[in-house]
Amino acid sequence: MEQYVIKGGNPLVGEVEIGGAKNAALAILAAAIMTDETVTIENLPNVRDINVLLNAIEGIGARVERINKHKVKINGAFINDLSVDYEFIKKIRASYYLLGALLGKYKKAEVALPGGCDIGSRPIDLHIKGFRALGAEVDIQHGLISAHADALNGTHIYLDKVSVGATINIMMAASMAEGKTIIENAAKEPHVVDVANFLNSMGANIRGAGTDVIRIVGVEKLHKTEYSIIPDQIEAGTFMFAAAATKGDVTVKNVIPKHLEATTAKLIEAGCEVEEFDDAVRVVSSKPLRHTQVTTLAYPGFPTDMQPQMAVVLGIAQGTSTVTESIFENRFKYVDELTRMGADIKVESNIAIINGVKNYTGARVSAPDLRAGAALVIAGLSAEGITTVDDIYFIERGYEDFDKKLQSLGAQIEKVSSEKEIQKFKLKVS
Ligand SMILES: CC(=O)N[C@H]1[C@@H](OP(=O)(O)OP(=O)(O)OC[C@H]2O[C@@H](n3ccc(=O)[nH]c3=O)[C@H](O)[C@@H]2O)O[C@H](CO)[C@@H](O)[C@@H]1O
Ligand SMILES: C=C(OP(=O)(O)O)C(=O)O
Repeated sequence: MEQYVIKGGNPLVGEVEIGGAKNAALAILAAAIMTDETVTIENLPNVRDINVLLNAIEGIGARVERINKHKVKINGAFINDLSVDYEFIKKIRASYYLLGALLGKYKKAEVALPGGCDIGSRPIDLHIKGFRALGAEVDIQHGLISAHADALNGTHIYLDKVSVGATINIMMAASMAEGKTIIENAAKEPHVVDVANFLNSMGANIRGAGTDVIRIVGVEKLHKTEYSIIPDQIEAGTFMFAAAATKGDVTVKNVIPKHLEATTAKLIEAGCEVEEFDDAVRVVSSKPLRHTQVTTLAYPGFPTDMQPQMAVVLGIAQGTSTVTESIFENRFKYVDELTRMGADIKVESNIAIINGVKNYTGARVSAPDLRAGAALVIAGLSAEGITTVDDIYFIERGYEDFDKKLQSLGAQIEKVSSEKEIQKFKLKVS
């Protein structure tokens, strides 16, 4: 089993390139099978979730040609199976997008209930409500969601809760329904907009993505396109927090600064300087970090996928901070691990009360999920001594070359797979 071993204490300095957004790419890959023509997708992140989904897409008969690490061609004309197996997708959440894509195109789909990180109960009732409102019959039996319809008909759907997944899934199915669909209380995340732009480039008619009312006029057919995925705001934010925690000076390149506004605002409150350029942001952390309050919210609020990374920064800020998690009830699993590194954090219901300590001390910790794992790496980079992070396969779900990118900023981090390699690393850095 692979681990990261880290010698903390080096400020991160330099420039880092951000890849394509995992959570946009997953939906876009699923939507790509909605045409029988060839779709080319660029700026694809080379991470585990993407490769799992590409295998699932190949598994139902679509042709997938990997042009290079970040570019793929997909042709959905050869799909011969409308049932997506549990084996392919048990590890990823976004498998549910195949439901909307197949239902829209073929009016029939069967997909195993999705996996993904264990960060809360993660129901999919709103997706199902949307498909039913479009006229589909939806059943869950033996771990499979089956949906079918003679025809999908445009309708008015109000989402009781803001949901990224439900918004995108309904948008995909409605793109090939008859007539007009209106989604109210839609999610406004940048990846919702990216998926709408992608579908529109295939001939769909979607207006209003990025606001809370999305209007879709169904079309009979979608066509080929070439599309480049937006930069990953969560990967970008993770490097921004790593700069903050290590007292560094990092320019994060290939980003859309507007998508990072909530992160930027909180870093400034915590005492960092953040400079914005057209497609880059620079974070300088030269003053003592200060306490602040953070609440996770749907976009444009502070993203839940950045909550653990922010908490790690506040764990070494002066004073008492609070972090309120309002999206997923089980996203504080990193707290026990961070406590082993010297943090002083108490969780009461959905609020973490963080009393800043002077610094973390290296320890052996385990990544409980993707973002919590990245946060523990940040803690290790700022800590005194050696930290080993176990279960890094979670981190590899969503970060491409995380260790190499950090090394390029001066971090002492290595991926190892044995005790012997850990000892070798310790000798090297001592
Ligand atoms: C693959 C992907 O893109 N994952 C992201 C997506 O997850 P995901 O799409 O699963 O998250 P949602 O936006 O749907 O969830 C938001 C909230 O709505 C609730 N809910 C959701 C659907 C539903 O049918 N019923 C319901 O009650 C959820 O439990 C949660 O409390 O958005 C989350 C919120 O930004 C991110 O943390 C995840 O990284
Ligand atoms: C929680 C995440 O992913 P998923 O929804 O796929 O579990 C994430 O990207 O932070």
